[in-house]
Amino acid sequence: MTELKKYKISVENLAIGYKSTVVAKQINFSLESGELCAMVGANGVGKSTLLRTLGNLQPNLSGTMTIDEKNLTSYTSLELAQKLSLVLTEQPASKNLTVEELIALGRQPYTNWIGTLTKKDKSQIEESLSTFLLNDLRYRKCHELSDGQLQRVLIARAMAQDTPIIVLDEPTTHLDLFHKVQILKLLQQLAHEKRKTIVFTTHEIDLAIQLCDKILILDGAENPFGEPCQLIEQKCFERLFPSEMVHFDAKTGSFKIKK
Ligand SMILES: Nc1ncnc2c1ncn2[C@@H]1O[C@H](COP(=O)(O)OP(=O)(O)OP(=O)(O)O)[C@@H](O)[C@H]1O
Repeated sequence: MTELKKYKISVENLAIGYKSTVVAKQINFSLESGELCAMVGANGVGKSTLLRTLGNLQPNLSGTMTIDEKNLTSYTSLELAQKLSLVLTEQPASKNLTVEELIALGRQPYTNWIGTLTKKDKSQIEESLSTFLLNDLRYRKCHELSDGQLQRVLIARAMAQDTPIIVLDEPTTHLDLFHKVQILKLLQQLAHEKRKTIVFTTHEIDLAIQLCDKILILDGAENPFGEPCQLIEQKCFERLFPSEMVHFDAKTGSFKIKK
């Protein structure tokens, strides 16, 4: 008898958008614990809208989304905050806090109403600081950090929140190649070593192909999902951009400019 796979998060026939405007439809994917997944696609195709829908910040138009086989919309806010953490690009309100204070905020779903930190909260904060190489920056104000350092702090806060699922909107924007790779490798480590399910949007398709276990391609039509090598074999990346400008080189797993 074959055992049914237990998916951490599963999305079936999902349509997303705003009121009467459908931004994307027929979105299907399922992820297990320990998987790192990128969502890629052209500007405006609906990546951020999908992340906001998964974070329950906006309603879906149709279809189902489940976490641990329970409908995502039937979780209370507190229950969802213990299942899924969301890392969005712009979070200026918290920039006056120190690195340590901002990471401590990740413990909010577990602390009492005055926010007293227990031994477990403190050890989770310490672990997040050291995993994301932030020990030397712990007393620095967040507005004094570089983009790459701030991005590490925001992900460390999600790690402190200690949810099985972490969802991030473009965690590598504004970063140089070294820091893009550093962030993605830290996410990969978090997924593989701590068995987190991590989903992020990105325009770095070549890096995602090298580092991710799964990729969802939002192409405005079939939205293929699978392992990077399967998607390359099925020529799914070729359809992503107009072919007169760029073409996908399956040998190197990257896009080349048409001369
Ligand atoms: N609040 C909103 N109300 C109505 N339409 C919106 C709203 N926010 C975004 N949109 C539209 O939804 C579509 C998808 O936008 P979204 O930001 O999800 O795309 P994206 O794939 O993340 O793009 P990018 O790669 O440029 O970040 C766009 O056409 C956008 O104009």
